[in-house]
Amino acid sequence: MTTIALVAHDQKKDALVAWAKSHEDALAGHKLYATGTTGGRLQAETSLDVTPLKSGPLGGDAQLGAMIAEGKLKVLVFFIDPLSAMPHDVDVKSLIRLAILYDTLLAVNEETATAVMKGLPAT
Ligand SMILES: O=C(CO)COP(=O)(O)O
Repeated sequence: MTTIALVAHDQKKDALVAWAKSHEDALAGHKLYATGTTGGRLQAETSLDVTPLKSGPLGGDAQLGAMIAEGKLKVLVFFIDPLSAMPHDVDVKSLIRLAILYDTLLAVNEETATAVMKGLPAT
């Protein structure tokens, strides 16, 4: 079982939920975390067992960064909105920086997320 975090900015949440639905069987075999609002959507619209953290702008991105630093997160699926300014841009940058630093599997768009899932052991 791999620990996977699912995160999406507001303009990308529909896409992440749709992607999660189409990979529901594969995701179900893993331990799933999400930032707060993303997690709420996933709980409401999929049958996945997702542990929600704080909302991204309120510290959820920072919580995921801490998990990475502690070796507790293997995969980060983060559908980033490239067209909107974020009040918590520093948190987003920090999370991505830590994912790079700790060699975390990092998917920031759908095609990459699909490729990452194909490369994971099933459970
Ligand atoms: O802002 C986010 C990531 O930077 C996502 O947070 P939410 O899932 O709480 O919207």
